[in-house]
Amino acid sequence: MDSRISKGDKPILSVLRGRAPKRPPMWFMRQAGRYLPEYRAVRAKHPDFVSFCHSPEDAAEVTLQPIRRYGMDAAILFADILLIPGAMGQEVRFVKGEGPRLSPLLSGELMKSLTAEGAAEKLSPVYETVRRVRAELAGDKALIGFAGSPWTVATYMINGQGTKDPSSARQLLFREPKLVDDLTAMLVDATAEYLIAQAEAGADALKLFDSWAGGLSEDLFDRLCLEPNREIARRVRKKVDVPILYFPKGCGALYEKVAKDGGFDALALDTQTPYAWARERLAPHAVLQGGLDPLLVVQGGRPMREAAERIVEAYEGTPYIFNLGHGFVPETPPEHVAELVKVVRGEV
Ligand SMILES: Cc1c2[nH]c(c1CCC(=O)O)Cc1[nH]c(c(CCC(=O)O)c1C)Cc1[nH]c(c(CCC(=O)O)c1C)Cc1[nH]c(c(C)c1CCC(=O)O)C2
Repeated sequence: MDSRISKGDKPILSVLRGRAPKRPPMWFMRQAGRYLPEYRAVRAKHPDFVSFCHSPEDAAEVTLQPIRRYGMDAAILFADILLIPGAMGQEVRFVKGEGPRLSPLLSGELMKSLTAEGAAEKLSPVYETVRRVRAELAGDKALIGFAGSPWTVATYMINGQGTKDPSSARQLLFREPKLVDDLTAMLVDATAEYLIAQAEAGADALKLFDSWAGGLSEDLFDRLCLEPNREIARRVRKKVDVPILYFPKGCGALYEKVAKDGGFDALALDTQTPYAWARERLAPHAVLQGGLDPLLVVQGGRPMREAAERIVEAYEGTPYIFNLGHGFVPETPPEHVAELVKVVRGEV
């Protein structure tokens, strides 16, 4: 069955197939999250963030909340990139106000306790969330499934928590390259299966988040980011017909190589990527998405409106999906999001 025929009337899917409407369709990274009071109310029922992600009823509810409030063109599945290490056998916790904590993976010994086999099956509650969201979502809205990219997930697995600079993962890579390559291979296996299962449950598009793709030399970027993600995309495409977006945040000039590689249907852009450069060098090769500084939405008002309008104008006539350069932060006033949606639609 060609799912692209039955799902043909979703504006985001039509852009992902290469059409350029007059105003871009939109969704936002972290559109389901702490800036919304209705999210915080559901979140309060779950002392543990991981079990929240494994609760289909509540996860589906928070996935749908931003669509009900603002009517953007896509929902993003409520889950987390760190569910995969948990399913592979690593302990993952989220500490309130601090973020994720994992038992750091600093030796081959610890690697032995991990396995990709059966990891995707352990995440069956996530597929149930996808089914529930798809059943409730209007026919013109897309549901975006996602996973973390192997290198980004590996940085958390190795370091045991988030950092401003994932240097411990790079150090481990130089000290024990085989260990990092083996971990990457394991993550490719688990992630490809996980994304296939999301698509089979009803996700219309899939996104790979590579939040730590920046700061790598070109050869390391190829080995840790481009190759493994391309391999995931290849495996997914063999099984399901859904567009795949890749977000190699902070990769600078290497965006051009990723776009020309052709392994992905769309590329998500960070805040620093120049619009004119992206339009000239990337748009001929891939559909583009993103770019607005999420902190401008904290500010709101004229600076936000002008920046959003500039982006819409910059990509006019090319297949482009409006989004941020990174996710909404918890301080974002919900009414600024409402105004941003109107600006992108050309209503203010
Ligand atoms: C690196 C990363 C993670 N998770 C994710 C990334 C890649 C994108 C990025 O760079 O932000 C991706 C992610 N995390 C979440 C989603 C789904 C919902 C959405 O985007 O709207 C998605 C797509 C929910 C979440 N994931 C998390 C929250 C907040 C947790 C809470 O409600 O207490 C949400 C809504 C927690 C999380 N999850 C992660 C961290 C570092 C943290 C703590 C920092 C923080 O709290 O923002 C790992």
